[in-house]
Amino acid sequence: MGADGKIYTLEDVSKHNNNKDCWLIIKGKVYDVTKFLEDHPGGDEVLLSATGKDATDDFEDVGHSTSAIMMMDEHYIGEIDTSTIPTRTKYTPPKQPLYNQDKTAEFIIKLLQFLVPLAILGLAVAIRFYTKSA
Ligand code: HEM
Repeated sequence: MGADGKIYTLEDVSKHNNNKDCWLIIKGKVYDVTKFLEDHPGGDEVLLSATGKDATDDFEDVGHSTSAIMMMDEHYIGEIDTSTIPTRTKYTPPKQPLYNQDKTAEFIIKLLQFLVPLAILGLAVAIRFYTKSA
C-alpha cells in the first residue's frame, strides 16, 4: 500500500473511499484505515464519509484521546501533497467598491437637482409678476 513517506495527491486518496479500501488525510498525513474500519470505536461510516477530503477538522472535532492519536501511526502510509488540498475557506470581507474619487460630477448633479426646480419656480414667479404688471 505505498511505502512510508510517499507523497499522495488528494485525487490519489479519494480513490480509496470504500469499505474494502479506505484512506484518510489528517494533519497532512495519509492513513490507510481499511483494516481499522471494523475496529474504529466511532464506526466505519464516519471514516468512510471522511475520505477524499482533509479529515483533520472532523478528527479534531471528536476530540480523540491520546491513545487514539497513537493508534494512527499504525495506519500511516505517507504524506499528502498539500497543494492538492483546497485551502480552508476563510471569511474575507468583500472589498469595498472603489468610490469615485472625483466627486465633481456628483456634486454638479446634486446642485442642479436643487437649482433647476428653484429656477423654474423663479421663472414662474417672474412671469406672473411680469404678466400682472403688464
Ligand atoms: C486513523 C484515524 C483514526 C483513529 C486511529 C481513530 C481512533 C478512535 C478511537 C480510539 C476512538 C475512541 C475514543 C477515543 O479514544 O478518543 C474514536 C472515536 C471516534 N472517532 Fe475516531 N479515529 C480516527 C479517525 C476518525 C475520523 C476521521 C473521524 C471523523 C470523521 C472519527 C470519528 C470518531 C467518532 C465520531 C468517535 C466516537 C466518539 C464518541 O463515541 O464519543 N475518527 N476514534
